[in-house]
Formats: sequence, structure tokens, C-alpha cells
Amino acid sequence: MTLPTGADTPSSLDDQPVDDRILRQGLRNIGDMIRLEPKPFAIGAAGAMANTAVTLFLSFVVGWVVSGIAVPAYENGEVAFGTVMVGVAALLGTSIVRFSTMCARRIGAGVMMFGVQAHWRRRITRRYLALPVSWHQKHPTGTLLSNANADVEAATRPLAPLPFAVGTLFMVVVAMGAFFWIDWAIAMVALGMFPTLFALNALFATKMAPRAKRAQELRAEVSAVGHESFDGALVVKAMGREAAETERFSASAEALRDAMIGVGRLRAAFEPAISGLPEIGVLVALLVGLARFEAGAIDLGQLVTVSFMFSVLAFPVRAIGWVLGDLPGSVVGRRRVDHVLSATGDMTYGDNELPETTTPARLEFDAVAYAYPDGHEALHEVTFTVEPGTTVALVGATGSGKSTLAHLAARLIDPTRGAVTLDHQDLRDLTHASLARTTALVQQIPFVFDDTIRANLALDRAGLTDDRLWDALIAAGAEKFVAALASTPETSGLDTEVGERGTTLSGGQRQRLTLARALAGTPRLLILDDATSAVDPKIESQILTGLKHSADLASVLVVAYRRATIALADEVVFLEDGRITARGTHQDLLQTHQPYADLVTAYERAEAEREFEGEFNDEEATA
Ligand SMILES: Nc1ncnc2c1ncn2[C@@H]1O[C@H](COP(=O)(O)OP(=O)(O)OP(=O)(O)O)[C@@H](O)[C@H]1O
Repeated sequence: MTLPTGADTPSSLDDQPVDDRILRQGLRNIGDMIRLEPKPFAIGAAGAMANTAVTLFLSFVVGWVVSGIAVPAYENGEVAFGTVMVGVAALLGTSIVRFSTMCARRIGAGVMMFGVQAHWRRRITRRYLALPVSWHQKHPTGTLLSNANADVEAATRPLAPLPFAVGTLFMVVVAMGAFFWIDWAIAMVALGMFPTLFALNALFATKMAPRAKRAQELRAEVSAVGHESFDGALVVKAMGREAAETERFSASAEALRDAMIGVGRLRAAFEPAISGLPEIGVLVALLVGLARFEAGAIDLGQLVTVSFMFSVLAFPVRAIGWVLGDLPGSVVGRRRVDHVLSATGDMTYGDNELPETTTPARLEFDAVAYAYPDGHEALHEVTFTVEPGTTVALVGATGSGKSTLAHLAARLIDPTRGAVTLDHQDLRDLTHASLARTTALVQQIPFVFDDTIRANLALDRAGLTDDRLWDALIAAGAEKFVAALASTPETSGLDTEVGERGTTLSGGQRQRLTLARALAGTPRLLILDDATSAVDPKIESQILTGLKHSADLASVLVVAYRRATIALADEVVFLEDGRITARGTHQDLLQTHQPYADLVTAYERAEAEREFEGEFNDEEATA
């Protein structure tokens, strides 16, 4: 097992400097996200600015309440009831407006952040599905999960405090004006404090960038290792590899822990300064304000207003720090998201349509060669035809290229040279829908969704009635076990839930279910890549014989191992090291091609041994 390290991190990501220009890239990322969700942003920002305005207004109300109500009341011993009521109404009114604008700010921020997350997750999923098999083979599933979760969340994290920060910026600008209007000396305190705060945040962002990048890569790695371990839980348990696997996971988890501690340490070093500076500002403003009050430059109401303004600013200016603090992580997350979104190599489809008939199709391989992305040449000059309505068996030793050939026939991959055609049309010229309607590939390892039998068979394809599904189940030899399934009296048969990956079914049942899924769409070409290996040989023979004589006759390309299955084929194509070395009927090849005869005999012996062991085990079990 290879450890997927920052493995998947593309070189283009590594090449980009993360520690400089981070502010510019981060702000550009925020700009992109605002363009994606302009309305919630506008609501959030408008709410934040209104909240700011009303908060600043509150400073004046408090100042006025002190100088106009509290001080006269203290000095004269009484105050007019009407004046008190005006003060109470002003305080209450501004507080209510403050509360509602805060709600607008928070709701706007939330809707915007979750909206952008949903947008990117949808795009990432669409991209994953469009990318070719070769791309997926190089990218561990856990890393892909991390792209759609941790990376998207990191990229959008600055959005939560964004409207707050925008409102705060507005508040700082207005407050600066107010400070200058009230007294130049107090304005100087603010003028010293805010730029220092921004400089401190910028320094923090620069230092944080490489640490955030590392942490994000390690998150993906932990996800990849974890996914692989859980996915292979049965193998891990059966082979007694729990300790080794735990060790492997621990190594990744500890690396992530160390990286996160590094992030935390840096935060711990900057956080007190960033959050403490505004408090110091309030203190200095108060001292300067007092001195100016004593010098007679400002009155008591102005002193209260200024102190209140500084103290209500102290907390919100941290929102700007939150946005700046999240920028490095967001830039890294965004780059990882973009790496998926900009990945190329997806298959392009043509415009040609095949007729929507049910007559069997003609499949032709014309001088086809295929090399895997690592350069390994798996097939060379392969030429053969599956004539309409016939069954061709692909036989060959392990690694001879049978699955590669099946994948080419289903257009999961495209040939490096030569062409694969259906009814004389190059597969690359056909529309995706036409190809999906005409061919069906059933693989050895069946994939069953965590859903009902019906949903697994129909896969949301139009026009698949229950009768059609039962016909497909009968053709796949699966009708008896499906009819017998009864999770509860209400949900039985087609309505039975099969559990994650069909865990409630046996391997052979799962294979027959996926075969029925393929047959339900009445394909004109059926490609079976060792698709019935877990099915009892007698049943396998019955299924294939049934397919040959079915009313919905399809052409069949079957990767086969069992003699009985091979013998059913109209023609056998024998592969050795990616080349066709013999073709003909099973009987002909047995007599004329020794390597073929040797391989089929070896298969037969292995099958007989398996059956004998099965019987022996059955006897032992009953003894
Ligand atoms: N993703 C891949 N990257 C590189 N080489 C690959 C890849 N998949 C398969 N190969 C190689 O291509 C060759 C043909 O593989 P293929 O799976 O088509 O053989 P096969 O005949 O189906 O084998 P088996 O009977 O064991 O399933 C093998 O040498 C294999 O190692």
C-alpha cells in the first residue's frame, strides 16, 4: 500500500509562492466569492454598515444621555420625566435597530458562505464525474473527499466574518471623521492604532501562509489514509493488520497534529497583540481624552462619546483580523479546489447518434493499441469484430489486457492508436447518451448503491417499469433471491434496502443484481468483464444461454475463465501480452493453439479444485 502523501498536491501548487502576494490572492478569492453570491453579501454588508451606523449613533445617544440627563439630574437632583423618556426611547430604539441589523449581517454572511460552498461542491462533483478514469486512478478517494469538504470550507472561511469586517471598516472610517471632528489629539490616537493593527494582521497572514498550506495538505492525507483503511476494513481485519494500519493512520494524524500546533503557536503569538491593541487604544484614548477634558478642549459628553466609540470599536476591529487571519488558509483551499476544477483530460463526445433500436450492435476493434499514462503498452494492434447477435469470449492469462479491452469497448478509455467502432461509427464520434443507451459494461467487482433493489436497477432511467425490472432480474438469474428478500413485510422484493455497497447481499447476488441493472436498459452490446465469477457455474451457464436466446438479443463481449462459459461463445479471441495470438471457436483453438489449450485446462483444473474444496468443506460442515 502506498501512502498518499501531499501526494496529490500538484506541482503547479507547489511552485506558487504562498507566503507573498497572499493578501492580493486572498482578496481576489473574496472578490470571486462575492460575485458568486452578490445578494446575500449585499444584505450582510448593508446590515453590517447599518449596524455600524446605529452603533456610532448610540455613542452620541449615550454621550447625550450622560450630559443631558445624568449630569443635570446629579447636579439639580431632578430631571424632567419627558427628557428621561426621550433618553429611554432613544436607547431602546437604537438597541432594537442594532439587533435587527446584526441579524441581517449574520444571515447574509451565512447564506453567502453556504451558498458558495454548495456552488463549489457541485462544480467539483461535476468535474470529478467528467474526468477520465486515468485521472481518478491517480487521485485517492480520500483526497477527493477532502477537496469537496476541507478545502471548500477553508476557501470560504473568511466569508463568515466578511460582512462584519466590511461594516467595521465603514465604522472605522466614520469614527475617524468623528474623532477629527471632536478633537485632533484623540484622532491621533486612532490614527496610530488602526494602521498598526492592519500591519500586524498582514504580518500574521504572511507568516501563517506556509503553515496553512502544510496543514491543508495533511488534512487531505489523513482523509486519504483514513478512507483507504476504512474501505479496506475487511482485508485489514482478515489479515490481522489492525496495528500496522493504526500505526499508518497515526503517522498521518500526528503530522497533522504537529502542523496544527504550529498554526496554533503562531496564532497564540499574534492573537494577544491583535486583540490587545484595541484595548490599549481604548486606554490611551481615555487618558488623552481626560487630559483634553481637563484642558477644556472637549466637554464631558464628548469624552463619553469618544470613550464609548473606542470601546465599541475594540471588538469589531477584530473581525478584520479574523478575515485577514483566514486568508492564507483560504488561498490554499482555493488553489486545491481550482486544481480539481481546472483538471483536464475529460472525454469529449461527438454529435453522432446510433438508431434507437433493440437490434444487436456490431463492435469492431481496428488496429487498436493502448498505453496507460505511465507508458505501459497494454494492447498492441488488436483487430477483431463482434458481429451483431454473436458472443465473443476474451480469454488470456492474467495481465494479458482483457479488462483494458473491455474498458475500450465501453469507452471508459480511448485507444492510443486505431479505432473502436459501433455499427461502423467511431465511439469518439458518438454522443454520450447514445453510447450509454447502446452499451452496458458489467464489471467483476459489482457496485451496489445504499438504496432499494428497484433504485439500484433503474438508476433513474426513464421508462423502466417494475415488469421490465423483473424481466431483467429473470434474465440475470436473480428473480428468486430478490423475490425471497423481505426486510419487513412492507418493504420486500424490489423495495428491499440493500445497505451500503450491498452488504446485505452475497457476492454472487450482487453480481447478478448489477447484471440485471445492465440488462434492464436493453443494451445492444453487453460487455461482461468477469461479471459472473462469483455466480455458481451452472447458473452462470444458464444466464449466458438465456442471453443468447433472449428476445432482447444483444451482442456480447465476455471476459471468461470457465470452460462451459467459453464453449458457449461463437468465437474466442485469445490474448497474450496485449496481442491477439489466436481466434476461432473454442474447439478449434483447443486443437490448434497449445498455449490456449494449456490455459483453459489450467482454468478447468483450478475450477475443479475449487468445487472439490467446496464439497469437502460442505461435508466437513455437515459432519
Ligand atoms: N492503471 C494502470 N496503469 C498502468 N498499467 C496498468 C493499469 N491497469 C492495468 N495495467 C497493466 O496493463 C496490463 C493489462 O491489464 P488488464 O487489467 O487489462 O489485464 P487482464 O487481462 O484483465 O488481467 P486479469 O485477468 O488479471 O484481470 C497489465 O500488465 C497491467 O499491469
